[in-house]
Amino acid sequence: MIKRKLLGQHFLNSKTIAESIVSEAKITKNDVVFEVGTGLGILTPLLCKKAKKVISIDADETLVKKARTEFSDIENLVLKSGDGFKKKDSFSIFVSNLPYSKSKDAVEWLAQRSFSHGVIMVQKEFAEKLVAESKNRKAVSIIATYAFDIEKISNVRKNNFSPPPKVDSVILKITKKNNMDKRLISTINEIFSYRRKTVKNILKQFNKKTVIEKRVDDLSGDEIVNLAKQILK
Ligand SMILES: C[S@@+](CC[C@H](N)C(=O)[O-])C[C@H]1O[C@@H](n2cnc3c(N)ncnc32)[C@H](O)[C@@H]1O
Repeated sequence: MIKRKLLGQHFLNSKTIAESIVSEAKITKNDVVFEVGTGLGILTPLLCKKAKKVISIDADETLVKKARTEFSDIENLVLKSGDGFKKKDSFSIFVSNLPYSKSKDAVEWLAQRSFSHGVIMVQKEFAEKLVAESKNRKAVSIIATYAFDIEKISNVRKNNFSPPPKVDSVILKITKKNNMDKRLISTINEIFSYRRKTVKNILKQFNKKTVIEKRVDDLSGDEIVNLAKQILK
Protein backbone atom coordinates (compact mmCIF):
# COMPACT_ATOMS: atom_id res chain seq x y z
CA MET A 1 0.00 0.00 0.00
CA ILE A 2 2.85 2.38 0.93
CA LYS A 3 4.62 1.62 -2.36
CA ARG A 4 1.36 2.24 -4.26
CA LYS A 5 1.02 5.66 -2.68
CA LEU A 6 4.65 6.65 -3.22
CA LEU A 7 4.53 5.58 -6.85
CA GLY A 8 1.15 7.22 -7.51
CA GLN A 9 -0.40 3.93 -8.56
CA HIS A 10 -3.89 5.01 -9.55
CA PHE A 11 -4.59 3.12 -12.74
CA LEU A 12 -6.79 4.56 -15.44
CA ASN A 13 -9.78 2.28 -15.98
CA SER A 14 -11.47 4.01 -18.92
CA LYS A 15 -10.65 2.70 -22.39
CA THR A 16 -12.37 5.76 -23.92
CA ILE A 17 -10.08 8.17 -22.03
CA ALA A 18 -7.02 6.06 -22.89
CA GLU A 19 -8.00 6.22 -26.59
CA SER A 20 -8.49 9.99 -26.43
CA ILE A 21 -5.02 10.46 -24.84
CA VAL A 22 -3.44 8.40 -27.64
CA SER A 23 -5.42 10.25 -30.31
CA GLU A 24 -4.36 13.68 -28.90
CA ALA A 25 -0.73 12.55 -29.05
CA LYS A 26 -0.94 12.59 -32.89
CA ILE A 27 1.51 9.70 -33.25
CA THR A 28 2.81 8.62 -36.67
CA LYS A 29 4.86 5.62 -37.78
CA ASN A 30 7.97 7.88 -37.67
CA ASP A 31 7.61 8.53 -33.96
CA VAL A 32 9.37 7.07 -30.96
CA VAL A 33 7.05 7.39 -27.97
CA PHE A 34 8.38 7.50 -24.41
CA GLU A 35 5.87 6.46 -21.76
CA VAL A 36 6.65 6.93 -18.06
CA GLY A 37 4.54 4.67 -15.86
CA THR A 38 3.49 1.55 -17.77
CA GLY A 39 1.18 0.61 -14.90
CA LEU A 40 -1.28 -2.06 -15.99
CA GLY A 41 -0.64 -1.04 -19.58
CA ILE A 42 -3.92 0.60 -20.56
CA LEU A 43 -2.08 3.05 -22.86
CA THR A 44 0.91 0.97 -23.94
CA PRO A 45 -0.55 -1.32 -26.68
CA LEU A 46 -2.58 1.60 -28.10
CA LEU A 47 0.63 3.64 -28.39
CA CYS A 48 2.40 0.69 -30.08
CA LYS A 49 -0.28 0.50 -32.78
CA LYS A 50 0.47 4.07 -33.87
CA ALA A 51 4.21 4.48 -33.28
CA LYS A 52 7.40 3.22 -34.88
CA LYS A 53 8.63 2.31 -31.39
CA VAL A 54 7.43 2.70 -27.81
CA ILE A 55 9.74 2.79 -24.79
CA SER A 56 7.68 2.27 -21.65
CA ILE A 57 9.19 2.45 -18.16
CA ASP A 58 7.83 1.64 -14.74
CA ALA A 59 9.56 2.00 -11.39
CA ASP A 60 7.68 -1.05 -10.09
CA GLU A 61 9.52 -4.21 -11.17
CA THR A 62 6.39 -6.34 -10.59
CA LEU A 63 4.41 -4.29 -13.11
CA VAL A 64 7.27 -4.44 -15.65
CA LYS A 65 7.37 -8.26 -15.37
CA LYS A 66 3.60 -8.43 -15.81
CA ALA A 67 3.77 -6.21 -18.90
CA ARG A 68 6.67 -8.31 -20.33
CA THR A 69 4.43 -11.39 -20.20
CA GLU A 70 1.26 -9.68 -21.39
CA PHE A 71 2.84 -7.76 -24.28
CA SER A 72 5.47 -10.34 -25.33
CA ASP A 73 4.08 -10.42 -28.88
CA ILE A 74 4.39 -6.64 -29.48
CA GLU A 75 7.54 -6.18 -31.53
CA ASN A 76 7.91 -2.39 -31.39
CA LEU A 77 7.73 -2.22 -27.57
CA VAL A 78 10.74 -1.84 -25.27
CA LEU A 79 9.85 -2.27 -21.58
CA LYS A 80 12.24 -0.97 -18.95
CA SER A 81 12.26 -0.76 -15.19
CA GLY A 82 13.59 2.11 -13.14
CA ASP A 83 13.10 5.83 -12.71
CA GLY A 84 11.76 7.17 -16.01
CA PHE A 85 12.99 10.66 -15.17
CA LYS A 86 16.59 9.50 -15.03
CA LYS A 87 16.61 7.82 -18.46
CA LYS A 88 18.52 9.23 -21.43
CA ASP A 89 16.56 7.61 -24.32
CA SER A 90 15.72 9.79 -27.34
CA PHE A 91 12.06 10.16 -28.26
CA SER A 92 9.79 12.42 -30.31
CA ILE A 93 6.57 12.15 -28.29
CA PHE A 94 6.07 11.85 -24.53
CA VAL A 95 2.94 10.26 -23.10
CA SER A 96 2.31 9.75 -19.41
CA ASN A 97 -0.41 9.46 -16.90
CA LEU A 98 2.08 10.93 -14.46
CA PRO A 99 2.78 9.55 -11.02
CA TYR A 100 1.50 12.60 -9.15
CA SER A 101 4.31 12.96 -6.62
CA LYS A 102 6.72 13.18 -9.58
CA SER A 103 4.91 15.90 -11.56
CA LYS A 104 7.45 18.64 -10.76
CA ASP A 105 10.39 16.29 -11.52
CA ALA A 106 8.65 15.39 -14.79
CA VAL A 107 8.33 19.03 -15.88
CA GLU A 108 11.97 19.78 -15.01
CA TRP A 109 13.18 16.64 -16.79
CA LEU A 110 11.05 17.33 -19.88
CA ALA A 111 12.27 20.95 -20.00
CA GLN A 112 15.79 19.53 -20.53
CA ARG A 113 14.83 17.01 -23.23
CA SER A 114 14.49 17.59 -26.98
CA PHE A 115 11.17 16.27 -28.28
CA SER A 116 8.23 17.47 -30.32
CA HIS A 117 5.22 17.28 -28.00
CA GLY A 118 3.50 15.24 -25.34
CA VAL A 119 0.22 14.41 -23.66
CA ILE A 120 0.28 14.23 -19.89
CA MET A 121 -2.31 13.63 -17.21
CA VAL A 122 -1.72 15.59 -14.00
CA GLN A 123 -3.68 16.45 -10.88
CA LYS A 124 -6.06 19.37 -11.39
CA GLU A 125 -4.23 21.53 -8.81
CA PHE A 126 -0.89 20.90 -10.51
CA ALA A 127 -2.36 21.84 -13.92
CA GLU A 128 -3.63 25.09 -12.38
CA LYS A 129 -0.21 25.76 -10.86
CA LEU A 130 1.46 25.35 -14.26
CA VAL A 131 -0.58 28.14 -15.84
CA ALA A 132 -0.96 30.32 -12.71
CA GLU A 133 -0.32 34.07 -12.92
CA SER A 134 1.57 36.68 -10.82
CA LYS A 135 1.58 35.83 -7.07
CA ASN A 136 0.15 32.34 -7.61
CA ARG A 137 3.07 31.29 -9.80
CA LYS A 138 5.72 28.89 -8.54
CA ALA A 139 9.13 28.17 -10.06
CA VAL A 140 7.60 25.21 -11.90
CA SER A 141 5.03 27.54 -13.56
CA ILE A 142 7.87 29.66 -14.99
CA ILE A 143 9.83 26.60 -16.13
CA ALA A 144 6.79 24.95 -17.73
CA THR A 145 5.51 28.02 -19.58
CA TYR A 146 9.01 28.86 -20.85
CA ALA A 147 9.72 25.30 -22.01
CA PHE A 148 6.28 24.42 -23.44
CA ASP A 149 3.09 25.67 -24.99
CA ILE A 150 0.47 24.16 -22.70
CA GLU A 151 -3.03 23.37 -23.87
CA LYS A 152 -5.76 21.89 -21.68
CA ILE A 153 -7.48 18.96 -23.37
CA SER A 154 -10.04 17.82 -20.78
CA ASN A 155 -10.91 17.14 -17.16
CA VAL A 156 -10.90 13.56 -15.88
CA ARG A 157 -12.98 12.65 -12.81
CA LYS A 158 -11.26 10.66 -10.08
CA ASN A 159 -13.65 7.71 -10.48
CA ASN A 160 -11.92 6.89 -13.78
CA PHE A 161 -9.00 5.47 -11.77
CA SER A 162 -8.59 2.35 -9.64
CA PRO A 163 -8.09 2.95 -6.80
CA PRO A 164 -9.54 6.48 -7.15
CA PRO A 165 -7.20 9.29 -6.06
CA LYS A 166 -8.44 12.10 -3.77
CA VAL A 167 -8.65 14.69 -6.55
CA ASP A 168 -9.67 15.01 -10.19
CA SER A 169 -7.14 15.12 -13.04
CA VAL A 170 -6.55 17.09 -16.21
CA ILE A 171 -5.15 15.99 -19.58
CA LEU A 172 -2.70 18.52 -21.02
CA LYS A 173 -0.96 18.72 -24.36
CA ILE A 174 2.53 20.17 -24.13
CA THR A 175 4.47 21.32 -27.18
CA LYS A 176 8.20 21.91 -26.75
CA LYS A 177 9.18 25.56 -27.20
CA ASN A 178 12.55 26.08 -25.50
CA ASN A 179 15.18 23.73 -24.11
CA MET A 180 16.53 24.53 -20.67
CA ASP A 181 19.58 23.24 -18.85
CA LYS A 182 19.87 22.05 -15.26
CA ARG A 183 21.62 25.23 -14.08
CA LEU A 184 18.94 27.50 -15.52
CA ILE A 185 16.22 25.40 -13.86
CA SER A 186 17.92 25.42 -10.45
CA THR A 187 18.57 29.18 -10.67
CA ILE A 188 14.85 29.80 -11.34
CA ASN A 189 14.05 27.65 -8.30
CA GLU A 190 16.57 29.67 -6.28
CA ILE A 191 15.06 33.00 -7.41
CA PHE A 192 11.71 31.80 -6.08
CA SER A 193 13.21 31.20 -2.66
CA TYR A 194 13.88 34.98 -2.61
CA ARG A 195 10.57 35.95 -4.19
CA ARG A 196 9.76 38.71 -1.68
CA LYS A 197 13.01 40.54 -2.43
CA THR A 198 13.53 43.08 -5.18
CA VAL A 199 15.47 42.14 -8.31
CA LYS A 200 18.22 44.48 -7.08
CA ASN A 201 18.53 42.57 -3.78
CA ILE A 202 18.33 39.18 -5.46
CA LEU A 203 21.16 40.12 -7.83
CA LYS A 204 23.18 41.40 -4.86
CA GLN A 205 23.08 37.82 -3.42
CA PHE A 206 24.88 36.74 -6.59
CA ASN A 207 27.32 39.69 -6.60
CA LYS A 208 25.57 41.33 -9.58
CA LYS A 209 24.21 44.85 -9.93
CA THR A 210 21.02 46.44 -11.31
CA VAL A 211 18.82 49.43 -10.53
CA ILE A 212 15.57 47.48 -11.01
CA GLU A 213 13.44 47.75 -7.85
CA LYS A 214 10.66 45.38 -9.05
CA ARG A 215 9.88 42.20 -7.12
CA VAL A 216 9.76 38.70 -8.65
CA ASP A 217 5.94 38.71 -8.55
CA ASP A 218 5.94 41.83 -10.76
CA LEU A 219 8.12 40.26 -13.48
CA SER A 220 6.82 38.32 -16.50
CA GLY A 221 7.88 34.70 -16.95
CA ASP A 222 10.38 35.68 -19.65
CA GLU A 223 11.82 38.41 -17.39
CA ILE A 224 12.36 35.83 -14.62
CA VAL A 225 14.13 33.49 -17.07
CA ASN A 226 16.28 36.42 -18.26
CA LEU A 227 17.11 37.29 -14.64
CA ALA A 228 18.23 33.67 -14.11
CA LYS A 229 20.34 33.87 -17.28
CA GLN A 230 21.92 37.13 -16.05
CA ILE A 231 22.79 35.46 -12.73
CA LEU A 232 24.45 32.61 -14.62
CA LYS A 233 26.54 34.85 -16.89
C1 LIG B 1 -0.80 7.09 -12.34
S1 LIG B 1 -0.07 5.49 -12.66
C2 LIG B 1 -0.38 5.35 -14.39
C3 LIG B 1 -0.25 3.97 -14.95
C4 LIG B 1 -0.84 3.74 -16.35
N1 LIG B 1 -0.10 4.45 -17.38
C5 LIG B 1 -2.30 4.13 -16.39
O1 LIG B 1 -2.62 5.12 -17.08
O2 LIG B 1 -3.11 3.47 -15.73
C6 LIG B 1 1.65 5.90 -12.56
C7 LIG B 1 2.61 4.76 -12.83
O3 LIG B 1 3.94 5.28 -12.79
C8 LIG B 1 4.81 4.40 -12.09
N2 LIG B 1 5.91 5.24 -11.57
C9 LIG B 1 5.96 6.00 -10.45
N3 LIG B 1 7.11 6.68 -10.38
C10 LIG B 1 7.83 6.36 -11.49
C11 LIG B 1 9.11 6.73 -12.01
N4 LIG B 1 9.89 7.60 -11.36
N5 LIG B 1 9.51 6.20 -13.18
C12 LIG B 1 8.75 5.31 -13.85
N6 LIG B 1 7.52 4.92 -13.41
C13 LIG B 1 7.06 5.44 -12.26
C14 LIG B 1 3.92 3.75 -11.04
O4 LIG B 1 4.44 2.51 -10.61
C15 LIG B 1 2.59 3.62 -11.80
O5 LIG B 1 2.51 2.40 -12.48
